[in-house]
Amino acid sequence: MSHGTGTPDLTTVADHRARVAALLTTTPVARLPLEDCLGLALAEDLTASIPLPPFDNSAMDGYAVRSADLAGASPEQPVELPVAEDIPAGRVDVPPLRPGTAHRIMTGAQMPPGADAVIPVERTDRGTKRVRLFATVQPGQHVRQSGEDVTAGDTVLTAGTTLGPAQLGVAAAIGVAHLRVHRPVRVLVLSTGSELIAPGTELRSGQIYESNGLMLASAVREAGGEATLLRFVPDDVDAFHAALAPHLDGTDLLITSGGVSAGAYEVVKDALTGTGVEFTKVAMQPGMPQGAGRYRGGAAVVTLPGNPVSAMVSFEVFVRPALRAAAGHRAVGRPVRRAELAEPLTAPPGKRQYRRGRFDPAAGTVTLQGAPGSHLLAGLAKANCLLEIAEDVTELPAGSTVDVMLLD
Ligand SMILES: Nc1nc2c(c(=O)[nH]1)N[C@H]1C(S)=C(S)[C@@H](COP(=O)(O)OP(=O)(O)OC[C@H]3O[C@@H](n4cnc5c(N)ncnc54)[C@H](O)[C@@H]3O)O[C@H]1N2
Ligand code: MOO
Repeated sequence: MSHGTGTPDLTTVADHRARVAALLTTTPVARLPLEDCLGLALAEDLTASIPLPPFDNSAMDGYAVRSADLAGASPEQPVELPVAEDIPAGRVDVPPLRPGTAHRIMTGAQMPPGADAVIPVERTDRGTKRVRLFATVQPGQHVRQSGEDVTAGDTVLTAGTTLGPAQLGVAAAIGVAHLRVHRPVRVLVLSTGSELIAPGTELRSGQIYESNGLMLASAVREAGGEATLLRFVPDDVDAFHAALAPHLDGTDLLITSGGVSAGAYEVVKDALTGTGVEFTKVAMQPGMPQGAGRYRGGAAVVTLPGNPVSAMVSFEVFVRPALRAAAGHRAVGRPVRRAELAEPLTAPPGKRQYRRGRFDPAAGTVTLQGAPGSHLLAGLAKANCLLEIAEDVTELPAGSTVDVMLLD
């Protein structure tokens, strides 16, 4: 397929992205306890059945008073009142305040009927039987009104919201213990390659440490998915299928890295060709060799190139948006900003290039991190954004405006 890339036989980034997105369907809705909902997407609007605050309460440790009783109070001419009651937070039988008296009250405690203000303890002599009050207060001062934050019936969160700490906090505050959420996409991350060994073991000549598996599984988890990692799958087609088989049940998406280019030993390509997975070259750098489909009519499959930067960039461009959409998130894509390029760059014709950069939000500038090579992982590790350079752009002078995808 070729649509406006200017390079024949290459699939466009947009076409491949759509192909990957179409493989995943929205995950089922589950009712989960709040503590299991972090990072998931809310499946339906959440409506409050109580107001927040639920009752008028004190904003300060001090004394609940009738503001009129403190008229003219000053350090020189304090008003002295008997302290009738003590109201710690959580007291449920709060007696009314009679005129000419004060109730000692703590932050968050329910206001007594009849009181209209709180005088902070710092403006008093802190008395417990009688209290001397050194200042006046306005009606309503230091009182938090019921319903000021949320009224009963308000929609506090809408469907599609990603549940972070504050969203879970407000759900708990309105008394909700369970939420209806989309369950996470279940992803199997698989890496192959005879040269790969486990970090923490001794490296022999010609070997490299396996890094894509952990990196991609972490990217899945960070995007709100569930990841199972299967590493060191042998470079043998039968062994590949045998390794996969026990894990397929319950897998929504299989992500592989490596073994898909033009070499003599491309186990992923060899094993998956004819199973429903199609391989293609995308007009993109890094990330040219790609594959996608459905393994034997079941799990969705995305095969990413093995070069570590290619694998991560392809994940960002193709997989992450599809994962987030399938898990019901409204926020699917990374935020994109316009930034001023701090240095010149060149880019290959006919391919969309993704360079790694550091975006400085204060200055609005972006600095390149490392050269374009797709094996240069340390540059990616220093980056906080990807520069997206259009297919028809081959050079950009310093000072040009570019789009950057923010990664964190
Ligand atoms: N003759 C051609 N050669 C290559 C082409 C091509 O079109 N014609 N494409 C190049 C491009 S672009 C890429 S990208 C790579 C993709 O190759 P594979 O996806 O088949 O990946 P491998 O060959 O298995 O590995 C590439 C590279 O990445 C390292 N690797 C692989 N897996 C891991 C892992 N899990 N952890 C760490 N590093 C990994 C591997 O050792 C290789 O160095 O092909 C080009 N070649
Ligand atoms: O297109 Mo490959 O993914 O750079 O090295």
